[in-house]
Amino acid sequence: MSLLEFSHVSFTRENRALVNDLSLSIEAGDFLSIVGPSGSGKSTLLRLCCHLISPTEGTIRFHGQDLMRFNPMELRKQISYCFQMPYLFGDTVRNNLEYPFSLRNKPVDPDRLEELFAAFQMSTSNLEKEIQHLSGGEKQRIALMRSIVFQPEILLLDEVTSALDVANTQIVEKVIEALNQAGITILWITHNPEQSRKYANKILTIDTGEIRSLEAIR
Ligand SMILES: Nc1ncnc2c1ncn2[C@@H]1O[C@H](COP(=O)(O)OP(=O)(O)OP(=O)(O)O)[C@@H](O)[C@H]1O
Repeated sequence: MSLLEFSHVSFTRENRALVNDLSLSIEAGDFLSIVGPSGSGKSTLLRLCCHLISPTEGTIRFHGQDLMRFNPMELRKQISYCFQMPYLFGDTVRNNLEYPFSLRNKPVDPDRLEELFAAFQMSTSNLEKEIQHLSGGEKQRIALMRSIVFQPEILLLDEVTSALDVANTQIVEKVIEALNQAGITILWITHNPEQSRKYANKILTIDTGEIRSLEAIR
């Protein structure tokens, strides 16, 4: 059984199919790069994967069960989505990174937070920084940290290095590679051709909401 299975999935808005009759199997441990022109439906596909939106036709199965039947809050603990435009709330970085603990009724684990900052080669002094004072690149990394405080089964990444310099892009790529090596399934939208081939085992190319190719490269 595939981990995530799209079967003839369409998502239509205003008489336009943003995703059109898409069938795709994602296996546990896959690292799938998703590429395609702007507006081709890549983010729409990721939104469907974590039930931010529902298919207008077709079915999506997660562990063989209809994804639409999962409790959305529970689902998003297992399938974590890191947005293209990082959305941070509250006043500080700490508010954001402590949120996943409160969501699970767990005490904050300072060691886990330290581990995350170490992985991203950032100082823990950033915890007290106000959101409004963060750079675009800092926001991207904090949003990514928040989505992996507790490791999800599937991590959905939407151009998560677009605001980063070369050095920080490499750091983030290494973090993501390590997550995949630890067994997390990754779906990563990227516009960078080199990045799309570096770590992925499969490359999905979509255009006008349809699959153009699915290439196994490892
Ligand atoms: N809820 C919606 N209602 C109507 N149109 C939408 C909606 N969501 C997305 N679109 C449109 O659907 C198309 C696909 O959008 P999507 O964000 O999935 O593309 P993308 O491939 O991720 O693009 P980019 O690479 O520029 O981020 C775009 O033309 C977008 O304007």
